Amino acid sequence: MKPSPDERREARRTLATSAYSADMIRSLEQPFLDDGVPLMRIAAGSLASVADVMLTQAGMEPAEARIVLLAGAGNNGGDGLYASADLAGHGADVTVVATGRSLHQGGLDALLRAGGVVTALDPQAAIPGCEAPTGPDQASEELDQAVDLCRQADLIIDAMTGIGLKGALRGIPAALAAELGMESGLPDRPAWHYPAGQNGPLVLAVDTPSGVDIDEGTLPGAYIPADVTVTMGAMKPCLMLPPSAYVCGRIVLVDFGFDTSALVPSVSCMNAEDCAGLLRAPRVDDTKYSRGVVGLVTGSALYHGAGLLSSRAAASGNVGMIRYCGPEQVGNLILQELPETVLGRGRVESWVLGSGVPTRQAQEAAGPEGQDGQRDLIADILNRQAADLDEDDAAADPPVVADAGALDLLPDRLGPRTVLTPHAGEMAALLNSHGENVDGDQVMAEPLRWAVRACQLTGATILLKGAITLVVGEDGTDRPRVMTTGFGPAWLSTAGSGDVLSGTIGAMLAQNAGPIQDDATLMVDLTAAAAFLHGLAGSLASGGRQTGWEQPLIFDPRKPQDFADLVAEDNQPEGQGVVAGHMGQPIRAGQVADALPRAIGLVMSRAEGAAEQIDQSIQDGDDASQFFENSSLWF
Ligand SMILES: NC(=O)C1=CN([C@@H]2O[C@H](COP(=O)(O)OP(=O)(O)OC[C@H]3O[C@@H](n4cnc5c(N)ncnc54)[C@H](O)[C@@H]3O)[C@@H](O)[C@H]2O)[C@@H](O)CC1
Ligand SMILES: Nc1ncnc2c1ncn2[C@@H]1O[C@H](COP(=O)(O)OP(=O)(O)O)[C@@H](O)[C@H]1O
Ligand SMILES: [K+]
Repeated sequence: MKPSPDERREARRTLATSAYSADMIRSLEQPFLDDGVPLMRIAAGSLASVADVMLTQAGMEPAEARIVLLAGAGNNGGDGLYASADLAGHGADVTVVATGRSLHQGGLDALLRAGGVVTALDPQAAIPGCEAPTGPDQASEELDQAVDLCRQADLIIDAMTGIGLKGALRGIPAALAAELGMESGLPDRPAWHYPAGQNGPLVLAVDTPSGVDIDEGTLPGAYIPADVTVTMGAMKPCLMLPPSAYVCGRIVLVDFGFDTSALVPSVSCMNAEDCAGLLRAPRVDDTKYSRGVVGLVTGSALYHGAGLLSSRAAASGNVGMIRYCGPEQVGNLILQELPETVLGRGRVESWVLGSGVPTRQAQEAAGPEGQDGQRDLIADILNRQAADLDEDDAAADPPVVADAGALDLLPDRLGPRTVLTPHAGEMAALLNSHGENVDGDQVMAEPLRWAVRACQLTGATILLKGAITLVVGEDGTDRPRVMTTGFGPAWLSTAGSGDVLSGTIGAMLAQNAGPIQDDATLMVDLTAAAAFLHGLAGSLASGGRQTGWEQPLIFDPRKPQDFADLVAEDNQPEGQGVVAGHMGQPIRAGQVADALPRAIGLVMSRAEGAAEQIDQSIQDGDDASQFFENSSLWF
């Protein structure tokens, strides 16, 4: 039976927000290959269409374009060769630089038939119809010439390696990538998209940018940052995980029609629909207590503001009430802005601990002025959690968010109902206290590895902050569950933003107290949903469209024109108006907290299918609506 439009939309949402390891991708491909489906030809046709759109968007005539294909010896090179054959067939001037010792035979034949030219860089290359360099000197000369050729090209198609990459790039691919792209680390450039192709050739990566680690999302060595990555069949972890996802450019996912229903994704991305399902809709007979109460032990004698910011977010996060515990001056400050706050302890459905509370070291350095009892109260709450675990009654106490100053008060053993929210520096300190030897830069370079490690060492749910935030926690299986969210603008990295995040998570947990008691694995989804809302609120406050990560555009190989139309539409002159303002404006953390109710309302109204409200917000020029569309700024 033909799927309904709703089913199709749902399937595509799953496709866009689920990433599978290289091994899983091969298992998805296999039944198609067994059935003789020409996946490589479909991949290549899609690549050629996207290349065409890229060139056109950049103001070039595809039939007159100078294209260089960097082709490896594997199937990734094969994809590139068939695509280049298509492009050459339409008139483009195509040169293939073979980076390995051979080329995919079928692809090479097609390319040569279409009039493409091949250069080999490896002296040991055996490629029919192509002479290999005779020795190291000629090889090095040829390499320099290939680099020059690439620099003068309109478009570089990077098909050196895909999911077959092992370790960091070596040899000729590494040398080319270091010259044309990055030798290591991230490029230093503004967070928002800038017109691609202005400072050099356009770069189109085939399946993944060659050199990024497929399953871990790291940058182990040289690679070429892409303007667009066209990925085949399904998302790979490197397209969603930091830091590699930052160098993939706009992602286009070619829908082969894979059946992913039997697989648990390696990484999933939080999105508006899933978030909507996790927000508790108020009931007709609700009371402020049934909607959830958040308790906060945040702010301190040393840092007043964090108490206010976390409270402001919690109170704005769709709950019935907040209780604040802390120094009198901070309580008074909160009451001035949030007179609805109740001061002092009482029954709560979640705790937010530690934002704006000094670490042990900072408190000791401050002397008597830093003594305010906050750390003692936090330690008491955390220890009660640990005692519950020991008594096998983990659900007895409310779930906890442990941030900043709570992170050096953790008992040895925690459960998934405790969320730790370190940034990279705090993560390093946390890991070091558990016997690892790592600094903040190393955490940033391998965020997945270290978030998983922290989860294993502490037993807690881990949220590691960044432009793409990672959440790792229990899945009820022996594999941790990994979620990402990157829907916030770079403007969110501002003082107090983390305090707003902890309050937002607290509110998400309090309104879901019942479901969490039944199922601790929900903690990952709820934490990621809170981070998603935090990002969306940041976007609303900044008024821009720039985000840490954008959902892939889906390419239907049966309807290539749909894609071209979609991109063209998105770049209409009036669309450009939105696009021109896409970077938005700087924000303060308080504005993020204030935008939270709007973010929640938008997400929930979408869940209720109230399309008119979304339409209205589009007419009102509300950029939030664009977060929900699977089309946005092209590149
Ligand atoms: N199996 C299929 O029929 C399909 C495969 N597809 C493409 O095929 C790709 C996978 O193809 P393969 O399995 O052949 O693997 P790849 O082509 O991704 O990689 C293998 C090649 O990379 C080289 N390589 C590996 N590690 C290296 C390193 N560290 N430094 C330098 N070179 C290195 C190898 O020597 C080999 O030449 C996918 O990424 C996708 O692009 C798509 O066409 C869809 C269908
Ligand atoms: N480049 C970025 N793009 C989007 N969000 C970011 C970026 N950098 C940081 N963030 C987000 O901003 C927040 C910063 O939190 P944190 O480092 O704890 O700040 P503070 O301690 O000042 O409150 C986190 O939610 C993080 O995910
Ligand atoms: K590639």
